Amino acid sequence: MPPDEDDEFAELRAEEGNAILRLFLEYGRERLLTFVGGAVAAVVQMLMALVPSFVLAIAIDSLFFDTRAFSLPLVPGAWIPGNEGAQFLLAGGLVATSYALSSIFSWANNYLWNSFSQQFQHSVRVDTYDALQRQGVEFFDNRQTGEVMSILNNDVNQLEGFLTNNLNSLITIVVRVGGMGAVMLLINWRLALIPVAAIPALGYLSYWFVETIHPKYQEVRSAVGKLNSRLENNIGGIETLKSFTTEPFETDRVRDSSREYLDAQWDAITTRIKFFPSLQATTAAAYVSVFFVGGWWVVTGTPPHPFFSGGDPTATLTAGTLVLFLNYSRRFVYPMRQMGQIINGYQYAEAAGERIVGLLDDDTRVSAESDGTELEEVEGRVEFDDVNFAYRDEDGEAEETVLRGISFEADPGDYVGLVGPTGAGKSTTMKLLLRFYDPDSGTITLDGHDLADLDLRSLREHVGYVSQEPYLFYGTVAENIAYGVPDHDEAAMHEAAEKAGAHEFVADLEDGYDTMVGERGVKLSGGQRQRIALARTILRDPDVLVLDEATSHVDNETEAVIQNSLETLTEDRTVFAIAHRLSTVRDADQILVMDDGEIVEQGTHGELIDGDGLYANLWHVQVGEMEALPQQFVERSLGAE
Ligand SMILES: Nc1ncnc2c1ncn2[C@@H]1O[C@H](COP(=O)(O)OP(=O)(O)OP(=O)(O)O)[C@@H](O)[C@H]1O
Repeated sequence: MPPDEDDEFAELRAEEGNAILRLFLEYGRERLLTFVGGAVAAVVQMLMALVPSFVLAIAIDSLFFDTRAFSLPLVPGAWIPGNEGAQFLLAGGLVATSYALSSIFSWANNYLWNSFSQQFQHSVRVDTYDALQRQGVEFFDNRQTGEVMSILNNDVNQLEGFLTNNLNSLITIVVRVGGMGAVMLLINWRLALIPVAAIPALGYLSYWFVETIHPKYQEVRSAVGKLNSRLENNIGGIETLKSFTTEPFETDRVRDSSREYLDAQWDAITTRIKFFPSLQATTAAAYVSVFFVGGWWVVTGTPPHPFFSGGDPTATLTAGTLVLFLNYSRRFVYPMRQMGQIINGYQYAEAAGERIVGLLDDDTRVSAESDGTELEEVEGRVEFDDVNFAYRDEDGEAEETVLRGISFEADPGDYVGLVGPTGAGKSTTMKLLLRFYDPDSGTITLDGHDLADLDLRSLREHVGYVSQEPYLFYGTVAENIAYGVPDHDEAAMHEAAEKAGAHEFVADLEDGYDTMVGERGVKLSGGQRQRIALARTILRDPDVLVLDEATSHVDNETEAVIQNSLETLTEDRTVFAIAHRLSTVRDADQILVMDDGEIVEQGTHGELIDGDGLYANLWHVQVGEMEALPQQFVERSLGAE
């Protein structure tokens, strides 16, 4: 059964098979002793569990019915006491000891294996996370957060589950079922054929069950997923929902999703409740057959068919042996019903392991990160030369070209503005400068070094980026500003906050810099978040600073404060500012006007106004000089909406 036909991470799967074994060898080697200790404990525990029935059979025959002398396998005859009372106590003592040992070894097995698999899981998870975060930005562009999280959660847990539960069940089956089968075969192999024949039947039944229930469980999972995302969407959008008075509509949609879930669950339940009775019926059939054949034999002194005595008319069966056979055959059910789960668990764990190994082995990013030249002193000269770029879809195919023939130069210390209609490619151009993506053709250089030749970490240490929707981490304001600069001093942090126009409002917060910002900064306004993000980048003191509409949410007054500090900020670094509010870039040394993936105009504010092109028209819109706009521009703007 292919366990993951719709595997979103197909391309991550390892080339070679046996992923579990590889991970096991890589991460389990140093804890191999713990693992082997756990396995030995499991074997001893299972063997101990076989003893009571065995001793009971001997006690019945020799103490209760006197049909044979009291003897124990592996115990020298000289050690066996002579009188029945002492023999009875010895038998009872053996049963008690085997139960006690079984409990102790069961504890040891659980302790050792859980400790092994938890440590294993921990190391695999941390390494997988590390490999995951080194993936390129496009990896995350094409996947939902939930999908990515599923590697770290489900896949890693799947492996752990397999190691702790399935492998344990496998040992149980092999030792317990194998042990019981072997004991019975040794005592009376002909009679043993009846219960032993039930083993493959039970195994097959169990496998059939897992095969049948698996797709049904997948449907349940998908129905749960849909129901959850419906609920999540509705609760998240509760204000929109209420303002549109769509409550009845949404209740209907939730009802439909919930009904789908109910149907899927019911389908799985009806299959499940058929399984256990059929398993029990198979075991019961073996049990009843042994009872009839063995019982007949014990009661009448001859078997119901000469086959069971091997044609020997004097062959007898003792009551104790019959009890042992009955006891053992009843106990096949429990371990055997896990057979299917083990196979299923293995398939899942192998698929999960392949994804993890695929991710760990994907060294394309690693070489890109660590092979390049380290930057020392950066002046901040940036040059784009005929750069073309298209985003990739999830199959790695190029989508529509979004940047065409982008060429420009920025001198150290320049303040460069990027303006243009929405979707023109401004953010994309800057993301290439951070090497979130590589251009399809053309080159981008920093101080004359091709970005592709630079060490990625070193590049990003020198190029600061404040995005349109800055992300704040759960923590305090101070932690967020100092993010990535662990050895900052307090004064430097306050200074950065002041330059970003954040100091005043932070000081007014209840706990000042120690105020918690809430998850993703939800407890702050959009403008406040932007200012903290700006302060964070200023504190890093990068040589090249990219502001992607970094002040779009702040009020005019704060923007003036930021503009003021930008003047000092831009003195000794190259700054790129993407702006819709053109006043932000009015004083720029150079303004790049982008439209539909191309630079259509380039110059200072004055030059561009004189040029009377796109920039001049955008400017007229912003200062309210609508009458100055050419008809063509108005028609285009209307058409774009
Ligand atoms: N991750 C992505 N995957 C695919 N296409 C993208 C991605 N990001 C942006 N695009 C597309 O690339 C084009 C340029 O987008 P970009 O964000 O660079 O424009 P922009 O000029 O910064 O726009 P805005 O002013 O609205 O922020 C758009 O058509 C957009 O749909």
